[in-house]
Amino acid sequence: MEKKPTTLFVVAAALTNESGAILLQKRPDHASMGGLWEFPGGKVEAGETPEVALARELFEELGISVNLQDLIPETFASEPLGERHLLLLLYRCVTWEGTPTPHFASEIAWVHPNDMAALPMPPADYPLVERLKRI
Ligand SMILES: Nc1nc2c([nH]c(=O)n2[C@H]2C[C@H](O)[C@@H](COP(=O)(O)OP(=O)(O)OP(=O)(O)O)O2)c(=O)[nH]1
Repeated sequence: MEKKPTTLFVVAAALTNESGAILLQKRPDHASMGGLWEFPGGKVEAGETPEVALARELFEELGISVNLQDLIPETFASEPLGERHLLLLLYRCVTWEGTPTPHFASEIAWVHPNDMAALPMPPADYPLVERLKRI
C-alpha cells in the first residue's frame, strides 16, 4: 500500500528591518538540520492558529512580542521532509517589540535576500528566498 505522509505545519517569519534585511537564525549543531540558517518559527501546536503559533515561537526563540495583525502572509513552501511533508507558511513582519536575542539559535544575522545564497539553508527555504528576492 502507498505510504501517506503526515503533513508538518510550520510557521516562520521574515522579520524585516528598515534596510530590507531579514533576520535569519542558525540552528544549533545538535538539532536536526544543525548548522543551517532558517527563518525563526516552528511547528503549529494543536489548538493554535498559525499566527498564534508564530507569535509564541518568536517570543520563545527571540524574546520579541508581535501583534497578530502585524503578521502578513508572504509566501509558502510545500516540500517533502523525510517521511513527512512540510507545509511552511512564511509571514512578513516589520513591527515588533523588543530586541531579537537568540534563545535557542547559535547565531542570528540580518541578511538581504540577495546574500542568502551564500548561507546553507534547509532545502525548503531556497524557493522562499527566490520569492523574497523578487519582492
Ligand atoms: N523555523 C523554521 N523551520 C524550518 C525552516 N525550513 C525548514 O525546513 N524548517 C523545518 C525544520 C523543522 O523540521 C521544522 C521546524 O520545526 P522546529 O524548529 O520546531 O523543529 P525541531 O527542531 O524540533 O525539529 P524536529 O527535530 O522535530 O524535526 O521545519 C525555516 O526556515 N524555519
